[in-house]
Amino acid sequence: MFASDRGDEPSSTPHIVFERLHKRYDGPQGPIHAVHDVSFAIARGEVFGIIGRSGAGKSTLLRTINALEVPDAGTVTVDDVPVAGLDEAALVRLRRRIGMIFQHFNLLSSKTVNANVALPLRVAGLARPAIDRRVGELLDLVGLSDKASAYPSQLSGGQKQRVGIARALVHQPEILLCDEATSALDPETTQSILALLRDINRRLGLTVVLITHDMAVIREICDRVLVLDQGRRSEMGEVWRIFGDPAAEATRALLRPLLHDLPADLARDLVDDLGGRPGEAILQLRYGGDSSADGVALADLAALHPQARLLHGGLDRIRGHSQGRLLVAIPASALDPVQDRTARVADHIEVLGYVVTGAR
Ligand SMILES: Nc1ncnc2c1ncn2[C@@H]1O[C@H](COP(=O)(O)OP(=O)(O)OP(=O)(O)O)[C@@H](O)[C@H]1O
Repeated sequence: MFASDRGDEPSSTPHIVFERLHKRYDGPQGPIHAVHDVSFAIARGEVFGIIGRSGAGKSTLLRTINALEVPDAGTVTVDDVPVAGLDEAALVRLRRRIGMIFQHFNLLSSKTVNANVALPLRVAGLARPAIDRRVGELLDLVGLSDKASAYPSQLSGGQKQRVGIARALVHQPEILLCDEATSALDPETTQSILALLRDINRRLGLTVVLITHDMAVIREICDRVLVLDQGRRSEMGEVWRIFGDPAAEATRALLRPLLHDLPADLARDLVDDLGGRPGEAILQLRYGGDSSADGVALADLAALHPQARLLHGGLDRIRGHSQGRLLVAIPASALDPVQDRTARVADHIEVLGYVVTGAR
């Protein structure tokens, strides 16, 4: 498979292009290469995720887009315009085209919702009626019209982030940067904020770039994802492909919570060889999303063996592709005749080991 088969080229016009980007900090123990020779492009209108372990360089990379960080080498271009070298006035114009939301919302506690959203418009010198109209539209968009006079302390986390989103959109930006925007929220509120971001992305055609530690957020909302490992580009592509078949160890480590690995009690009982005792073979069936777009036929699973038992696992559906893994037990004596039937059952099948009958 060629790298580009995994969707590492943007499918439409590039909006943001990083070329051989490098950012170094001077730490007490010497230089830290926070971003190391990273090149890629984000397409106009896509929702793009950046993931990596803590310290991998995600924030640094994200913040080069609006010049909150200045790279030491390489370039970032937005709409073919290099961000470096813009004069003060051009930088202000660029930043108005790029909204940003944060984990801790960054709202002014002494100002009402209305005033928080209005502030960037005031700074830009808009007249009062135009400000009122725009703030009204935005609070409507994020579903907070009834909270215009409330103060941040009177709002839930999800509502605060909605104010953050409204404020980020005041200048009708083309790009929205999300820095751990849902990390302080509970799962249900996270879902509602993600739905709002998706809605905004579709309705306004915004390019959304987000960094998060939460792989479920990437699975839920992103079209493509870049994996950073110690500042370097590790792998990149469409989310369903990368999540369905992670190639890099860094990606596998990040995805572990979603991977339905062997549960501890099963792992404890697993042996390499039954040594003539009766028992079961434990098969791992993996689905990468390519061949199982419509899910997994139960008849195919049953064809493995009439007594096949589904033990553990699950399938996710990402952008219309079913991917995941299932652990199945079949009588060990049936393993050989089964081998030639496995090809159509899963993209990849593996015998993890055996369990002696009565061991569990
Ligand atoms: N201003 C700074 N001065 C010195 N070192 C820095 C600075 N900012 C970041 N770093 C270092 O650069 C590396 C990348 O940091 P960055 O914040 O970009 O990573 P991250 O992937 O966003 O991490 P996290 O997920 O923990 O937020 C880290 O080793 C960090 O300690």
